[in-house]
Amino acid sequence: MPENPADAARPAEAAARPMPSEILGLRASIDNIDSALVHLLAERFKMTQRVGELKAVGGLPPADPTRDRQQIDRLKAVAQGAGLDPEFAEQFRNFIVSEVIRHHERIAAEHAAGRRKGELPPLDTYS
Ligand SMILES: C=C(O[C@@H]1C=C(C(=O)O)C=C[C@H]1O)C(=O)O
Repeated sequence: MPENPADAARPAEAAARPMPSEILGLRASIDNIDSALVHLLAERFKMTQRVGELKAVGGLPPADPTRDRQQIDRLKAVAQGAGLDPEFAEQFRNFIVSEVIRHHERIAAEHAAGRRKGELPPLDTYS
């Protein structure tokens, strides 16, 4: 079994061909963008974690359909202007938010079970 499953489908002569330097340059930028996306997502999850704690303490439900609708409408317009498929933008947003809701439900359950203190820990976005 090859280390990379994609190699299995690639003919040997294609694998031996040198990679054009432009592709290597593009891949370096793709890697930079992927790193930035991971950092941005990590910061976003820190913010949503805090919202989840505040909601649990305040007795608010994890999901907020009004906010969902506003976010989807706004992001689809942003995607349209940026040349990104708006349906993809909506699905990507939904993928992230479904994970956020899962976190919020867990935080609320822990809070209800008394496994979390009533007081909120200080927000530290750089921890
Ligand atoms: C973070 C919140 O909770 C949920 C998650 C959202 C998000 O990840 O952006 C948006 C709305 C809510 O469904 C919020 O209400 O702001």
